[in-house]
Amino acid sequence: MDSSKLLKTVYGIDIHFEDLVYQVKQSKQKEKKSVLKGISGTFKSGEMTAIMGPSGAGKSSLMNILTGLTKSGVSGTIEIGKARKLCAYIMQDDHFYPFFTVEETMLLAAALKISNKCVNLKEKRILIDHLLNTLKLNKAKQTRCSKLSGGQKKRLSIALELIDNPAVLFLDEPTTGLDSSSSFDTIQLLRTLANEGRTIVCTIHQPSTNIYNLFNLIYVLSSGQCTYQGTPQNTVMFLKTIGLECPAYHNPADFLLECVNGDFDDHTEALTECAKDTRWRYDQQLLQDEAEPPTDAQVAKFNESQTQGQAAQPKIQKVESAKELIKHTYPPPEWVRLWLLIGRCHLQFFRDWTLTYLKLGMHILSAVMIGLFFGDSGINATKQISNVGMIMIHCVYLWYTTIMPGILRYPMEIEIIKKETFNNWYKLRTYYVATLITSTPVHIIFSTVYITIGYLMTDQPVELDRFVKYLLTAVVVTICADGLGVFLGTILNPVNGTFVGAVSTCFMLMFSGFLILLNHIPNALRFIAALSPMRYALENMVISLYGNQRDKLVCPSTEFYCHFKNAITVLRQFGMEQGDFGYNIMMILGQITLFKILAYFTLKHKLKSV
Ligand SMILES: Nc1ncnc2c1ncn2[C@@H]1O[C@H](COP(=O)(O)OP(=O)(O)OP(=O)(O)O)[C@@H](O)[C@H]1O
Repeated sequence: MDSSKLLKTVYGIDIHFEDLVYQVKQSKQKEKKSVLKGISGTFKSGEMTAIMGPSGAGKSSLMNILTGLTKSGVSGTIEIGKARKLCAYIMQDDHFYPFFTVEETMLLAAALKISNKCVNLKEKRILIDHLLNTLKLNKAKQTRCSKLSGGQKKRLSIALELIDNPAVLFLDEPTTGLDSSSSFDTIQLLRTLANEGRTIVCTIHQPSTNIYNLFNLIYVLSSGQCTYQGTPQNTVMFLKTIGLECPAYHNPADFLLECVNGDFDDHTEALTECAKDTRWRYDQQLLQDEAEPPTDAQVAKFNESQTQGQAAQPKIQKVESAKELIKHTYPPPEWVRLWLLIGRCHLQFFRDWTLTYLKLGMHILSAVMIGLFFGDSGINATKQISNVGMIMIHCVYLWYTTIMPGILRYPMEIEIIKKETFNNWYKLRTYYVATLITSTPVHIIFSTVYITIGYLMTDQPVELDRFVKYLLTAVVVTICADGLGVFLGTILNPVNGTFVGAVSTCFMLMFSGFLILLNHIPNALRFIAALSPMRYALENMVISLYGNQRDKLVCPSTEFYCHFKNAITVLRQFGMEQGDFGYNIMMILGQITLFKILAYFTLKHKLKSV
């Protein structure tokens, strides 16, 4: 299959909805609010439809229902059926990974959406070049996404979704934030895509006359009711039938919106009644005062006569069966997507210097500073309380520097994940596993660097098994902090997340067994300490260093008596002589598993609600 064929075969999908009602719960009120009040309509393939209406009329709600993003509270019938897989939704804001170029973003999208078995890399490159040329993005091919202009971002969003040749494109306010020339270019491009046989549906605010006339169908909503469904050219005549005369040289789109807004009295009822007449959808020449709307054959004949002499339009194929549909979508297996996402996460990690070099530099600097402060605390029997304090600092440092980025990770990426999972680039669980696979080695490397420097600089026992146990505990507590951070990031916004993250760290620190000894905590409250991963981590790090019959520590000759000369005294002092390394590790691993599973489900829930 060559790439040009991939783009040329367009499956025509008509969207028909009947008696659509959407009700939402209102806080404090028992009665539900009807956002959409039994609207009906048909958006045909080969046509570009604009959904218009005043703010709060229900445009986005209708779009979300048609795309399948909103499911609860909806009644009525929608006929898109299995063809939902051939739909793409381009949301209002354009979100991309900032460190990738346009070409890289396109290549990755192509790899995620189309199996190499159907279209090989060379053909994908040809396809991408073709799309970038069509969307006038070829000059920005090597530009990083963060550096694109608003119009270029919108065109890139469209190009990304065109890769697998969707039959239906939904766009939420594609011209918002663009200047008039970019807006016109974007809508003209969409019209070209519609002419090729696709169904294009977009919401739009106050289009200029030029843009308005590019649409095939205008679908106007007002307070959840349809107040016009017809061609742009019929608007003036439609309004005239209910006595609303559009002034000369006035933009019909503006006048239509003024009328439905109630600027010339409330005509909603009359407009709703008149909008039920589907004949406004057709050219007046075709109707010729017929009482019935024309048949499809009549429309096709008329369109043919209108386009005579122009380039032949591609033939639109109808989707007949689910089998045929699967053939048309060419998705690669999910494990291939997993590899691709792991690759993307890695690249992103290395390109963002704040994630790599800055963090690594800070870890090294902090470890050296702590090493200089604590000196020989690992061996000097007079400094053992300070040494356990240093272990506490290691725990808190690793915890805090991991939980905060964890809290902020998903809020920053949520819009990208939402767009990509909704448009069938990959499944959420694939993405989630890819982030787990890529983030874990990073935590291991960073905590190893930090702990090794701190360990060696403070004269801790040079015994491999003690070091390995100490390091292992530091690594698992770091991964646990990441798990909790990600979980908090999926249930709270960044402001509340960082607050809760900081407060929870304080509590975990309080119950870690250093600031207040475990056997000093009232029995009834000890279960709180049992919830703190830092309590298990601290105990494990202390028993790694002082347990297992460690040799005596060095008591300086200047000292008359060293209370902590025997390592077991340190364990007794902190009530940790009964500590079980394996049990503590299992408790932290249990919490990691819990947080990671919870985070997946809360992320899934969040994607549905944003
Ligand atoms: N889940 C919801 N819960 C409560 N109210 C909702 C919900 N979804 C939509 N609404 C309400 O329904 C109305 C229509 O919202 P919608 O976002 O569809 O309007 P819109 O026409 O897209 O507006 P705009 O042009 O300003 O984006 C608004 O009053 C909104 O507050």
